[in-house]
Amino acid sequence: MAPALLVSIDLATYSKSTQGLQSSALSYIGNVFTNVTPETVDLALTHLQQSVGRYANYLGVTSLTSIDDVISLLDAGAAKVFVTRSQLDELLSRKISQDRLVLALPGNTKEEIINAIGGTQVDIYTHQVSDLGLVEAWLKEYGTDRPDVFVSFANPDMNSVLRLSKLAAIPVVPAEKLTVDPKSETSSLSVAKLIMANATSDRPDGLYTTLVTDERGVALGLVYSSEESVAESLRTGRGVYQSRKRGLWYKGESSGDIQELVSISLDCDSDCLRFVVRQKGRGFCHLATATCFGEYSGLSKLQQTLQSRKASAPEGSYTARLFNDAQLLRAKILEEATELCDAQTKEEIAFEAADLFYFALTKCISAGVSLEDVERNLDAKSIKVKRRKGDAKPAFIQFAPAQSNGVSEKEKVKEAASVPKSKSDPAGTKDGRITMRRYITSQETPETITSVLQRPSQRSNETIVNIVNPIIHAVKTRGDSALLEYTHKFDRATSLTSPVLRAPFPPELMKLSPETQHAIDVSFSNIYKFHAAQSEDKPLVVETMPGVTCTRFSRPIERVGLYVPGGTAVLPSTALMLGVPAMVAGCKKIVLASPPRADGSITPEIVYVAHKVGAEAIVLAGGAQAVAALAYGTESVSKVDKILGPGNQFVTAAKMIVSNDTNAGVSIDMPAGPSEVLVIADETSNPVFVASDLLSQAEHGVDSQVILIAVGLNETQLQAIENEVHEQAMRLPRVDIVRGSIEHSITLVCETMEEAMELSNAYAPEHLILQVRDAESVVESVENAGSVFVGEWTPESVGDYSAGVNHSLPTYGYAKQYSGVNLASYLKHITSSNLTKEGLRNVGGAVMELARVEQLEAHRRAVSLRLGVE
Ligand SMILES: NC(=O)c1ccc[n+]([C@@H]2O[C@H](COP(=O)([O-])OP(=O)(O)OC[C@H]3O[C@@H](n4cnc5c(N)ncnc54)[C@H](O)[C@@H]3O)[C@@H](O)[C@H]2O)c1
Ligand SMILES: N[C@H](CO)Cc1c[nH]c[nH+]1
Ligand SMILES: [Zn+2]
Repeated sequence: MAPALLVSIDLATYSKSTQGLQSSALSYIGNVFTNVTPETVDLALTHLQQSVGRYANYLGVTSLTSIDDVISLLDAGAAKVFVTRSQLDELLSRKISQDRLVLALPGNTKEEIINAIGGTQVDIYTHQVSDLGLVEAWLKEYGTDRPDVFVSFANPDMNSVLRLSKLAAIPVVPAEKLTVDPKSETSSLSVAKLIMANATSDRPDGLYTTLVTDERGVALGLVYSSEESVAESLRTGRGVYQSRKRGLWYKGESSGDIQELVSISLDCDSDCLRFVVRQKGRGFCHLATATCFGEYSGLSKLQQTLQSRKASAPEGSYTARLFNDAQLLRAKILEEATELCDAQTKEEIAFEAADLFYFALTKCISAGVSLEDVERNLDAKSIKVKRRKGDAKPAFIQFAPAQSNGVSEKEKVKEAASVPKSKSDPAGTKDGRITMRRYITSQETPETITSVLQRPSQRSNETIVNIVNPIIHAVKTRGDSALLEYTHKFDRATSLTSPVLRAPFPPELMKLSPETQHAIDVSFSNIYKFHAAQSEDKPLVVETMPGVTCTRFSRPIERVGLYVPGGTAVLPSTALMLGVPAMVAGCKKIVLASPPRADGSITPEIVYVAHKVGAEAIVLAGGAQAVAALAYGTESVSKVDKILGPGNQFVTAAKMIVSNDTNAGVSIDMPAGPSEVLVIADETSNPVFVASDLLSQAEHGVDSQVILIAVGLNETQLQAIENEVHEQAMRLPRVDIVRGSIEHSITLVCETMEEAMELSNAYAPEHLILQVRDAESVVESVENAGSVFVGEWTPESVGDYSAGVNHSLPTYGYAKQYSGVNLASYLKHITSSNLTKEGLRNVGGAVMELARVEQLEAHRRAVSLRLGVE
């Protein structure tokens, strides 16, 4: 909407002027006109910075002001800039919207004015007009289709300004000529009079309908105004209205619930005034509610609550905690932002966005920033002309393609946000090179070393559990239909109608190239050999005393469920690692589960492995839903006794939850999460090999971590490895993932092998690679590791696929207490005792005495009655 009046000010002198309309009142009518010269551009930019979002600025510029300066002024928030003809053409050719430009013309001859209006559709500004008749004539000629016309006078007076307003041109009046005090000297123009001259009243009492709103536009109530009440409002800077019964009404005078005036404007057809106010006290309504339509709702209500909590939060309230714990608030904002990114359905998105708004507003309120400030900022941004490209910051780029079926966005964003970077270096890089951060252990405290060795932060348990629990419950109670729903949602396999593929598997579903089939067969055979060798050929039998024989024998776990990950990469090798030992152990029922591809099919390599290990079925599902189906069974998935296999945080959490449910009757192998490797290198190691091993695990996912411990390497040797890491990484198809994982990967430089092993044992890596002199002798010092790779000819990837060892290994440091998957993972050990009469005589005394100590008489008698003793 066009402004009713422009107040022209001289930037250089205005703030010091005591004449005319003061700056406190400027914003009440909301439109300021300023002349800008090359000398005052900076002043104008500062003025815009302070006022943009509070009122509209119209800037006239001289022909000497450069085009770039004009663009800067527009970009800084000027509503419109008044330019010369040549500037106008140039700016339009640069695609600046004509709505933001006004053609400025001297307009004292009819020809000049007619030419200008006839030739353009942009708004016109003509200044120093002395002949009002001229303006009247051209406005009549061009009627309502003309562009808006702004006119400044050589000598404005109330009559000419009013006449001009009625002609629907926009008067430009110097601030010193205006006053908000109707009783001031007569030569000043009353702002109230100028505003009200344009207003119309359709009421018999001649009052003006007035809508009162807060700064966010929320209606507080309806009142009436007169020219006198508007003048009083402008003079006092308060909400003043005209009561139909009591005359002038200074809102809040008796109740104390006063209003600060923010602005006064007219609606589109000038028959309704709008007062924007800052309401103080209990609210606007006489019933002491925020508005005459009841209390606030939505964001306004949230803001009200947070502001009152900030003033006096109940001790122990969650909001009070957030106000006092910046770290917690930061973590919650990051968490909610990523949950919003992960949300899929309308309900989820609304739910997560509401959470994010809550925490974001808490941050604002704690810093004294209001919703109004935020909205002013949004408005200011909306009129910028130089748009930023809008690309994500480098740290977040690697996460851009939404991974609906695997990697946790939250986790990645947390990581990205937690590592301080220089402005120009994307994640995982330094000076543009893919580089691991380097620490010299002798120069750091043990605390620093422990902290840099931390695995990339995981989603809080609570959050993951909150996501996973409902999934488990749904599958447990609704079976197949819930299982399919989640597969449609997370794996996009919307055409899938049955969640299980049963053996015998059709040959067309496991067609492989001869090379792939051969590779699987070779790996199968090696894994088989190594795991078969782990079996005990006969039970363990020990006679502990004459006639007392103790035996231990093993039995296979009857039904096993094997989880094969398929989120960021499909891993048929994991099917081998889990399936072959199950087969060797003699498990009667082997069921695989793996997320299907988007078309509902399963990778032929996995089907082939399932066939080779004698699996009875493949569950076409991933994540927590697959784990729940295996644990509880569904109409088509048969329940298992143990679930094995690695996976992301949802899989790991679901495994933990079902194994804790005594009704499920299911156990698990171990927590096996994002892949990790620790390489120990000394001066004998080959930088090419070292780098290749580090990268082989870094490429698994951005949540992987790789560590290099360099023993006694000098700068040249360290740089040789770093060069290799960069060069090799740049040639990898998954270089973006590598950048992500390298960002939280480090090199530790230490002096001795002893120190290196101490660090490694404390870290307890999933994979430990020893590329050092006499590597075999170092194995003795290994206390904690999932699997060890000895010497320069043993890359970790041989263990991942084909050497024979298992690659399903404990991560997160769990190598301190868990073994990787092995034959025993599929077996139970049962013990038996077998005593002769003599044996019972030999051991019976001890039994009876201990039963007596424990006061368990029946235990004691089970022996004494047999032996016929008391
Ligand atoms: N430690 C080991 O022995 C070992 C071995 C192989 C792989 N790994 C690791 O296993 C992991 C495999 O993870 P992955 O993600 O690639 O595959 P995955 O199969 O473990 O997870 C994919 C599933 O996660 C679920 N999911 C994804 N986003 C979800 C969300 N927002 N809410 C609920 N569920 C969601 C979906 O159901 C999807 O099917 C990797 O970190 C890899 O490094 C570890
Ligand atoms: N290195 C992974 C275990 O952390 C296993 C794997 C499968 N494929 C390739 N690698
Ligand atoms: Zn691997």
